[in-house]
Amino acid sequence: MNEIVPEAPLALRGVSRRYASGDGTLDVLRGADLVLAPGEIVALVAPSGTGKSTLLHLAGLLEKPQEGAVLLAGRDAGRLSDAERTAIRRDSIGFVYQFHHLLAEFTARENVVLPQMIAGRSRREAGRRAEELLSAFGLSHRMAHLPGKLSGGEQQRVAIARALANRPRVLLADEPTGNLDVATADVVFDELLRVVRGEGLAALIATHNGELAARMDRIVTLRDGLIVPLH
Ligand SMILES: Nc1ncnc2c1ncn2[C@@H]1O[C@H](COP(=O)(O)OP(=O)(O)OP(=O)(O)O)[C@@H](O)[C@H]1O
Repeated sequence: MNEIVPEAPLALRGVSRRYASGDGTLDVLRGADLVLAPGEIVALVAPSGTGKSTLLHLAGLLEKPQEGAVLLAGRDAGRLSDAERTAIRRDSIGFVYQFHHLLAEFTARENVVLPQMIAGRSRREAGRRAEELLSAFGLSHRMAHLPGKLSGGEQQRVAIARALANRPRVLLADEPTGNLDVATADVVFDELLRVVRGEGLAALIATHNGELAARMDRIVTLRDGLIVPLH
């Protein structure tokens, strides 16, 4: 009997990305490969300037590779129309950045509700999901607060809840706790891992923090434009 192999939530196949630099080119990625298994949480730890953000932008369909393919749940993003790419970005990928980018004039709950309504969910369903997620991050008592009235750790928890709101297949995070003090980063990161594992999501998380990386399932780095295991 054939074993049923679940589709990888995210696969990068031989992706290259280069930028014009002065009168030459800078080869940031040179045929990088990475496959995330369902539910797998992978840390990306690499020195500054080696291409972590570039890699996350390609994985998140914010940029296109010059060579190679980005596959989300087996679908080759390079073969999609712009509208399909936008829909996948909205529905299948969650993004968390170092800075929260919450909408200042909306409450914590509204910040988590809005992306769901944009994706076509009813206000009621979106509200239920927002409350579920904000509660999972210990923010039941902060739902009606504006971001400016929340602590840095609380703001980042809301941003993570927002990224998970549409039940993406993959979470991409670029230094998600990089803007927090060490103790808060530690707690928020544990919560992020707990919720991501609870939802069975795959995640690719760039961090400079080796201790946080060690809590993930696997650690990779970038060397000469390739993704390799970190030893
Ligand atoms: N749009 C662009 N045009 C030209 N060069 C770029 C562009 N984006 C990135 N680069 C260059 O590509 C290299 C990799 O950048 P990238 O931001 O991916 O690195 P990083 O590993 O995320 O760094 P950091 O940890 O400092 O954020 C850098 O040398 C950067 O200057």
